[in-house]
Amino acid sequence: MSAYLVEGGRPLDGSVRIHGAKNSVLPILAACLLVPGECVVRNCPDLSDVTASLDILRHLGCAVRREGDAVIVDASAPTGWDVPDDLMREMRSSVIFLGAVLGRMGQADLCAPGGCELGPRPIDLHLAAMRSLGAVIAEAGGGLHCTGGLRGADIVFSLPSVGATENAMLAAVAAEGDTTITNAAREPEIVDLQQFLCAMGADVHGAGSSVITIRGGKRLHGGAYAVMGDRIVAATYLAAAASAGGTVEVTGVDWRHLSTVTAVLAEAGCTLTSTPERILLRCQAPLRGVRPVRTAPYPGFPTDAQAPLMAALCKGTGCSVFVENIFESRYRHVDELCRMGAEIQVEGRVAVVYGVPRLHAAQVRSTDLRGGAALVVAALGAEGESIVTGIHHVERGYQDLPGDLRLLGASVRRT
Ligand SMILES: CC(=O)N[C@H]1[C@@H](OP(=O)(O)OP(=O)(O)OC[C@H]2O[C@@H](n3ccc(=O)[nH]c3=O)[C@H](O)[C@@H]2O)O[C@H](CO)[C@@H](O)[C@@H]1O
Ligand SMILES: C=C(OP(=O)(O)O)C(=O)O
Repeated sequence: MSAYLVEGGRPLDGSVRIHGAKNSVLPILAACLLVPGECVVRNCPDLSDVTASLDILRHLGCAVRREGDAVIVDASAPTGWDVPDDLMREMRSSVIFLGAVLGRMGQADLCAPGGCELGPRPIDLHLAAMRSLGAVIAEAGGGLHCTGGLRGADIVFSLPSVGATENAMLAAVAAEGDTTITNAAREPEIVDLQQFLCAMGADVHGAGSSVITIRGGKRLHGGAYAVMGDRIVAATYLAAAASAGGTVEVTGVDWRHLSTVTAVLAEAGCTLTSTPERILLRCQAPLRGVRPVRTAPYPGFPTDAQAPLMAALCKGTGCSVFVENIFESRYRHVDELCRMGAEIQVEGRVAVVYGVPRLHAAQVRSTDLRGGAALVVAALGAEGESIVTGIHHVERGYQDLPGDLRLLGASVRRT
C-alpha cells in the first residue's frame, strides 16, 4: 500500500513552480477532440486524471503522445463515440467528453462519471444543456445514448456549474449557429478553456463573466496552447507553509485567482506579498482564528481549498468557522485531522475549528483529493512522523506532492 511519510515540525523555506491546472487541462484535452488537426497542450501536468483523459482520447481514435511537459493530440480522424464505463468512472471530468464527442461525432454513448465522493454530484444541468442544443438523450441501465445534429440555443443554468458550463461550451462550438450561456460559471479555468478554443479558431466570448456567447460551426485548426497554473495546488502549498511555519514562494500562478485564499491566510497572521506570477508567504507566529470562511462559486472562496486551509488553521489560537456551500459532504478529512489532535466540530455544512497549541503525528487515510492534501498539510505542522494512506486520491491532482514539498525543505517520502 503506497503512502506518504511526513516528518512534521520543521519550518518550510524555498520556492516552487506550480504545475498546470488539473481543472483546466481536463476540459482542454476533451476539447482537442473537436479539432481536426494537431493540438499541442503545454504545461500539461502528469496526473492520473490526465492519463485517464488520454486513454479516453486514444479509445476514441485519436493519436496521443507526450513530449516533456506537452501532450500532443491529433484528432484528425476519430473513430469512436463511446466511452467505456471503467474510463468514465475514473474521474469526474470524463463527463466533459459528452459535449465534445456529441459535437464531433454526432452521437455519444457513456455513463455517469466518477470522481471524488463529495455528496451527490448529479449531471442534470449537463444533460439539460445538451438537450437545449438539440440532443436527444436516452437513459437506460445507467447508460446514456445521445444523438443529435446540434444547433445554437439559449442555455440558462439554474446554478453556475463549472462542468456543465464547459460541456455546453464544447457542444456549442460544434453546433451550427449562435449560443448564449447565461449564469455560466466564472472560474478562471473556464477562461482558460475559452482561450484554448479561440486559439484553435473557435469564436467564444465572455468567459469569466456570467454570460458566454459562442458562434458555432466554425472550422477549427490545430495549434499550441499553454495551460494556466493550478491555483488549488498553489493554495495547498501556501497552507502547508502556514501550517509548518517558514517562508515559501509559489510561482507560475496568477495571484488574482487566489485572492480569497491569501486574504484568509493574511487574517490568520501570515505576511503575503503578491506580484502577478508569484506569491510569497511568511509565517512566523502561531496562526489566529479567522472570520467565517464560506465556500462559493468563483470569485468566492474555492471549495477545493477548504480542506487544506482548515488543516492549517487546526494549530493556533482562536476559533475558525467554515461553511461549505458547494458540496454536501466535503468534511471527510475532519475525523482524520482529529486523529492528529485537531479539535473540530461539524454540524451539517458548518465546521468549527478550535485552534490547539500542537498537533501530533498519526496514521491517517485520505478519502478524497483535497482531503488527502489537507492531511499532508496538517502532518507538516505536527510533531513526529505521520503516515498518510489513500494517496491515489491525492495523485489525481498533484503531480509530485512529496517532491515539491521537499523543494520547500519538508521531509516527505512516498513509499
Ligand atoms: C474537474 C473540475 O473542474 N472539477 C471542479 C468542478 O467540479 P464540477 O464541475 O463537478 O462542479 P460543479 O460546479 O458542476 O458543481 C457545483 C454544484 O452544482 C451541482 N450540480 C452540478 C452539475 C449538475 O448537473 N447538477 C448539479 O446540481 C453539484 O452537485 C454541486 O453542488 O467545480 C467544483 C466546484 O468549484 C470543484 O470542486 C471541482 O474541483
Ligand atoms: C473535486 C475535485 O475534482 P473533481 O471534480 O475532478 O472530482 C477537486 O479538484 O478538488
